[in-house]
Amino acid sequence: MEQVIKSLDALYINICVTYASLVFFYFFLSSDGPLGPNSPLYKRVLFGVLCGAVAAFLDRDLFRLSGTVYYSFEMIPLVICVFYVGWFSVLCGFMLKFFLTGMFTIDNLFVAVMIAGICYFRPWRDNNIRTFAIATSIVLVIRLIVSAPYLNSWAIIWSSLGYQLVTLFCMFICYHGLGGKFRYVRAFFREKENSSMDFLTKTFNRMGLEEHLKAVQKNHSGFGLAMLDIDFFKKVNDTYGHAIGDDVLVRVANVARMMLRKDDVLARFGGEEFVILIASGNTYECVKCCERIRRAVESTVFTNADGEPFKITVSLGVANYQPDKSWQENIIVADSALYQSKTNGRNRTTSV
Ligand SMILES: Nc1nc2c(ncn2[C@@H]2O[C@H](COP(=O)(O)OP(=O)(O)OP(=O)(O)O)[C@@H](O)[C@H]2O)c(=O)[nH]1
Repeated sequence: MEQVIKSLDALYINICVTYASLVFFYFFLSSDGPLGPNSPLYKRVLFGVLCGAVAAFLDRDLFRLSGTVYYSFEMIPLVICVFYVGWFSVLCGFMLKFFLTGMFTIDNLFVAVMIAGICYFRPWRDNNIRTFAIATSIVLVIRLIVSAPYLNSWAIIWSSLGYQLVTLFCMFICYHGLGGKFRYVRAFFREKENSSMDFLTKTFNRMGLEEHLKAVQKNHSGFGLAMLDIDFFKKVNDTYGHAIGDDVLVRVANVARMMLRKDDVLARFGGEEFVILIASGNTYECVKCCERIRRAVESTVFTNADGEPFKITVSLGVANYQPDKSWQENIIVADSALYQSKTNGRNRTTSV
């Protein structure tokens, strides 16, 4: 039986491996948004599997108190996984560790009970340092209780306490390290979203539109480009004031959004003008989509500051996107169609 802490070198390597792998994979899986309990399923599975693999790796360096009772760092990646990515991810991780480390062992039963206990409190919903401290303290206390019958000399007691403290230290380093990355990634994506969104209508702005145009152009799939302009919007502002004008912009954006499909993109191009990327290369489909929006706006009742109703209309111009032209040139084509709608009496859709 070992009565001293496993060599410090081994513990140091274990801490480094745990920290580096968790942080690396966290960043890797956060390429298009912070990894978390609502991330796509494959990402949660991947992160869980990684945590399970790290747990199995950490299970090599054991501080043995008896044949079946020992300490290792195995709980660290699994606990971190619960806190940051949730129950499903840790279930995947546990399953991998289960198969890699002898399946129905007392240790795996013990780990399963502790992970299930932590999951019961759903810490991923309110991930904070207090909950983490409580969860880790409970894990350590249970470990000490389970190992109590073997703590029969001061040397073993000190070694056990020392091991628990090193584990605790490592847990907190990983928790803090990942927390820092989590905040950084979240702030980055929030900032990115803000810079590509229109503050008033919560549609994309020009920058967001440009990004989408580049992305859809890469896919080489045909799509329609529509321009939408509110008719006589200056009159709305002049008659009801700018606040109501803003309200009209927001509601038109909402109505248009409701009429679009998941893959379509709505962006405010400036003033009272919107651009719509319609995920269809078929002109008839695109015109149908524009007409749906036009009719929906036409039947929407707006209200002024005194609660009196008024109505507005929109004009649209639509063109098939030409990949050999720049997006600005494509916009000019759609804009010329919009111009025709305006000159032909407004409240209509024209396609070119
Ligand atoms: N309330 C509000 N008004 C805006 C905003 N951006 C632009 N406008 C106003 O939108 C109006 C656009 O007017 P025009 O370009 O003359 O167009 P219009 O009155 O809609 O006429 P047509 O397009 O020819 O039907 C101007 O009065 C701008 O001040 C905004 O963010 N909020």
